[in-house]
Amino acid sequence: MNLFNQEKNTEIQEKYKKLRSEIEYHNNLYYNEDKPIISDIEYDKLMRELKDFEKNYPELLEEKDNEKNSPTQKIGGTASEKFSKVRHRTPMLSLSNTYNISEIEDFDKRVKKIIMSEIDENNDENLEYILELKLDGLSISLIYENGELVQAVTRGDGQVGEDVTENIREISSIPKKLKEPVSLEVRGEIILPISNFNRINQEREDDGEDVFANPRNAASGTIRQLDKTIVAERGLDCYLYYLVNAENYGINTHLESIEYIKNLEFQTTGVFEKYTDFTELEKSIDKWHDKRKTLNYETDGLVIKVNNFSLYETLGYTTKSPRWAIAYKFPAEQVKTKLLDVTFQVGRTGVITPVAELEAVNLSGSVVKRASLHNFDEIHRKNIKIGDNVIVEKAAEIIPQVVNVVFEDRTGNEIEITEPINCPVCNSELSHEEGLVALKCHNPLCPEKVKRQIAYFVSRDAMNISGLGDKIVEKFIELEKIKTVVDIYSLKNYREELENLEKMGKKSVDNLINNIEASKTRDFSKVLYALGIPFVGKFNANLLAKTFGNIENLKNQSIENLLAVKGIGEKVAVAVNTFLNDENNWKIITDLQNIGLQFVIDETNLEKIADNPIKDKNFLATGKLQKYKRNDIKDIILSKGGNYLSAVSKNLDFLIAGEKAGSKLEKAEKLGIRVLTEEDFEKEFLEI
Ligand SMILES: NC(=O)c1ccc[n+]([C@@H]2O[C@H](COP(=O)([O-])OP(=O)(O)OC[C@H]3O[C@@H](n4cnc5c(N)ncnc54)[C@H](O)[C@@H]3O)[C@@H](O)[C@H]2O)c1
Ligand SMILES: [Zn+2]
Repeated sequence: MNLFNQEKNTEIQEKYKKLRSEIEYHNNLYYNEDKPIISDIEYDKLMRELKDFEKNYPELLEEKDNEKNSPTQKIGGTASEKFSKVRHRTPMLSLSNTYNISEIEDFDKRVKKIIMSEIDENNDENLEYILELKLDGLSISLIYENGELVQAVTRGDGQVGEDVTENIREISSIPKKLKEPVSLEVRGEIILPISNFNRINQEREDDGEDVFANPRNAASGTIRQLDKTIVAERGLDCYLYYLVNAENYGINTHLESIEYIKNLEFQTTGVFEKYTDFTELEKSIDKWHDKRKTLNYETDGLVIKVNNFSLYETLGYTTKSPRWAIAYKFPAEQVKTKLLDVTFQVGRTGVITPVAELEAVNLSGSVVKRASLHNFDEIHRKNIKIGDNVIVEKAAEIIPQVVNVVFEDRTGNEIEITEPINCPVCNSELSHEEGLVALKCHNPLCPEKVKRQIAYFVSRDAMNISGLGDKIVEKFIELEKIKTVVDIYSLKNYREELENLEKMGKKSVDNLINNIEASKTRDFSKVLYALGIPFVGKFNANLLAKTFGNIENLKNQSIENLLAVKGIGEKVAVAVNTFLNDENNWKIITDLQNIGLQFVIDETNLEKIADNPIKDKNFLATGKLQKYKRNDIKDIILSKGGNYLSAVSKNLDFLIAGEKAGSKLEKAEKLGIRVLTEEDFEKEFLEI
């Protein structure tokens, strides 16, 4: 081999390695961390490049190690250590996919060619395709024994997945017991409905937490975490589309297998269209480009499956996917437009978010003029400059994103985006909080912060003051009658100004003032939440209020003490400590205290915590409860200083068992743990 070839060889090797590690990096972010940073389309492009590479230089794949480990040969992520691992009895495969209709036609041709021997040459009537929705969630396998749900396992790497049974039980549409005592394995997709996704992201934004990139990552992140009450709270759902070894139930086609699982009351999308004519099938693909936008769940494409099981064996499998199916992925709707400017938005906690101001453009049926750029890291990573032509993408309900810059269009006149020095609203100097990437406005009187804080303060889960909309707040900030959240309690002195506001009659002014007064009786935990301490959502506010009893006590806790509270992590502990020890915040708190808001937990409640038999005991509820929702019972126990465990172990003191309690009850009995009915629990622990 001459020198030139050798050099070229190493160059190819290097390129190949680099591409592989880039894909592996994104795989980890996507599958294991549920936090992708590139779009699926960008990812699929990289994957396509790697496949081409391996096709053009097959010697790259010949090395034994490469063959096994290349991302082109592997499925999904790795099963997390957090859950017990389960080996799938039948591997959970992926699907080969394409964005290209002509490759869908190639699939049809290939199928026909392979099965030619099976069916009469001039008569492919036997060949039926089923077109169905490709749900964008995470795949799950549900195992039933004698009609009882016994195990739910994620796909993992296709061979070994994670046991997430306990979390799955919180999804109400998944039957826990079938109407017939059959044993079967059925597969489908866990999804987060779009409406819930929007609600959760709004809440996360309000709480200063990172928002989920899309419903798939939110669903996957939710199932793969340990607190199952969160699963119930977020409202995950599940649609099934595959019965494993359906032939064993005397079923001959995919469509019949769907009918069979539907009859067992499994939820399906209901979209399983049968075609013998491929042109008709393509027409339907066209139709679904738009029709999918009416669904309350994300679909990232359509799946085309051969209907007749008798052909599956002949068609066979690759290491990653069956040859009897293919996924057609919807192209994300993208357009090119110009980045006119970057403005800066001030959030409730003062965080500055750069926003792309775009030349107005039509995208997925709506006019897009702005897109979030998230933060400066993102701007630098994508190398975005003002004046650039950029590609903007919008997937279903998701907020428009700047995908990338069209570098070929650069003229050299583009302008670097620099971090602002002053707050765009109040002009005070901005700075980075220690250890955080976010740039912040620290002025407690910044009108934009105050406006957002008030919106949060009055929201339903906080002080629940209805009638105080943004318009009124803005107006009063402008009149300098509102400077901080405290001033809303003086609005009663400005009846005339209020009545003069657009659409505000005497009656609505009365209502508003009554609502404001009524908020003075809201619980300490609600007040604590309403203060808007970063990372302190409803749950943490409740926990902190119950644990520390009053605001002074909470303020005086060291970070270590806060961390000692089960459920409070580092980020929260630091935020609470910093927030309460800030002079300006503390002034607002004392003012609110003087006005009469509740900064002490209800005394009668506190006494109960001090000497009630629940305190420090470990509980768990299982089975179908009659009087309480699972979450309510958990709340009662936590509010009385007890602990709520997630599984039966010898640490458990009491298991509250409802109807049809299954394996947990068995285990508890084996371990000699006391089992209570709901009534026992009430008598022994509540009626004292
Ligand atoms: N953005 C990123 O960084 C990143 C990283 C890794 C993967 N990804 C995305 O994930 C894809 C690869 O993931 P994958 O291997 O899970 O493949 P996939 O999600 O493209 O397709 C296979 C999966 O589709 C699901 N599915 C949904 N509806 C179905 C139906 N009706 N019938 C059968 N299956 C159905 C199943 O869960 C199956 O496992 C990539 O193409 C890319 O889009 C993105
Ligand atoms: Zn400001």
